[in-house]
Amino acid sequence: MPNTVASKRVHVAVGVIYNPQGEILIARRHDDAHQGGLWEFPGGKVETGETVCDALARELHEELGIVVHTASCTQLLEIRHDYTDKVVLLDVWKVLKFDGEALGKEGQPLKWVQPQALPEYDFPAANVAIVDAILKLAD
Ligand SMILES: Nc1nc2c([nH]c(=O)n2[C@H]2C[C@H](O)[C@@H](COP(=O)(O)OP(=O)(O)OP(=O)(O)O)O2)c(=O)[nH]1
Ligand SMILES: [Mg+2]
Repeated sequence: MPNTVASKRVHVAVGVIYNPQGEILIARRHDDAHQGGLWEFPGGKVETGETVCDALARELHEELGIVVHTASCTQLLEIRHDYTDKVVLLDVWKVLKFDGEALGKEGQPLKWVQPQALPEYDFPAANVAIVDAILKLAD
């Protein structure tokens, strides 16, 4: 397959997970990952044949050990971003209900933060729009 931009485009299910206190979960990406060392909203690549919602539930179970109530998930926004080495389509969903306690199953540091504190953390460039959307919801 030619090494085209299209061949490198990845569809990513991203969760903005709220706890009952209204805080949002962020995780620090491993240093050796794409956009490593930066904070992210947990999630991962949508696999062939999966809905975005299924992918989100699978990734959040793998990465955090939680069981998402998919009926509580609503789409927040979609962002297409070109990182030059990779083009991503971030499909961002709000997660309001889940079972279990979120743990960094892959050794990643986690933090629950107030929406207003999100601008204090370093995120990948594509996430600026996500943080803006969250802050609008918090207004
Ligand atoms: N999960 C997540 N990915 C993000 C965010 N912002 C952002 O630019 N990305 C990019 C980084 C990666 O190129 C891609 C997501 O890939 P990922 O590393 O989470 O995928 P994955 O969990 O399936 O990981 P892997 O199996 O490939 O290791 O999207 C974000 O807030 N959350
Ligand atoms: Mg991931």
